Amino acid sequence: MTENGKASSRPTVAEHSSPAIAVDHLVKVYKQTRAVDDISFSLPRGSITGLLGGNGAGKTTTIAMIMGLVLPTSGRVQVLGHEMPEESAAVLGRMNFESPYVDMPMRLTVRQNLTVFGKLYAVKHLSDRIAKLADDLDLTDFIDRANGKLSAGQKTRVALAKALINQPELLLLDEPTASLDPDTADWVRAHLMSYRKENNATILLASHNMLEVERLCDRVIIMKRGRIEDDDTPEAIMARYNRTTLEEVFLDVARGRVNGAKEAAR
Ligand SMILES: Nc1ncnc2c1ncn2[C@@H]1O[C@H](COP(=O)(O)OP(=O)(O)OP(=O)(O)O)[C@@H](O)[C@H]1O
Repeated sequence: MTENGKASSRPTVAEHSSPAIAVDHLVKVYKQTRAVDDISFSLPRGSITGLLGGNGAGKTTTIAMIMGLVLPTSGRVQVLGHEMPEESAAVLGRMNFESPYVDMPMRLTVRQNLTVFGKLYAVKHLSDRIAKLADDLDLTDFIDRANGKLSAGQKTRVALAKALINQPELLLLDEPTASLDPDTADWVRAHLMSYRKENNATILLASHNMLEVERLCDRVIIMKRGRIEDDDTPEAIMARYNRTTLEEVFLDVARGRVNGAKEAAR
């Protein structure tokens, strides 16, 4: 347990110098579907990476394997220097996940939900941590309301508070600003950026919001049919496709215009 309330043991020196995530020739096959088809990447500590791709590209399966929830068919995943899923006990307390598509218990209030998750992570000074998150994420007005009685946007903010409860070193986000109005979405992005800066946290986010990825991420991995189509900074990718927005690049990739766009750029 660390002094700042993190539910984790102190990382060793070797572990600390390893990437936050290292994925090596990762494959996941479901009966006839190659959901993830031989992907490799390595994310340095403190980076924010966007995982892009159309429906069914393999983003969620990749994230689930990084969390140790889905077993790879072959290949390796290392998180914070530990093999997943074999050494997951060493890292699960130091990472967290948020998806607006995974509901928290509806009858519990926001405070009760955050208390349950905080206890699961053995967070020290839990009521202070919840008060800070409520303040940071503007939950105070509805902290004692049942989760099932919140708007979609309020639920998304609660889900983010749950994801930050253990002050994770690694944050995996699936559509972190889904259902938020543009003003609140912008505010959540600013919060994520300052969280990353203050904690040197690593963030991997799957998103369909290209503007969000352009604004937040220093690196973008584009997936299509389980494979990595491109992996670079947003600026380099846009330049390579001769496009001024990631949205246009996304459409090129989705519609198979990759070569055309690249050739047009020559
Ligand atoms: N449990 C499962 N059993 C069988 N097939 C699965 C399972 N989970 C995912 N798939 C298939 O694997 C492929 C990748 O799915 P995945 O959910 O990883 O995509 P995604 O990029 O997250 O898509 P979306 O943007 O729609 O959430 C899809 O063809 C999907 O149908």
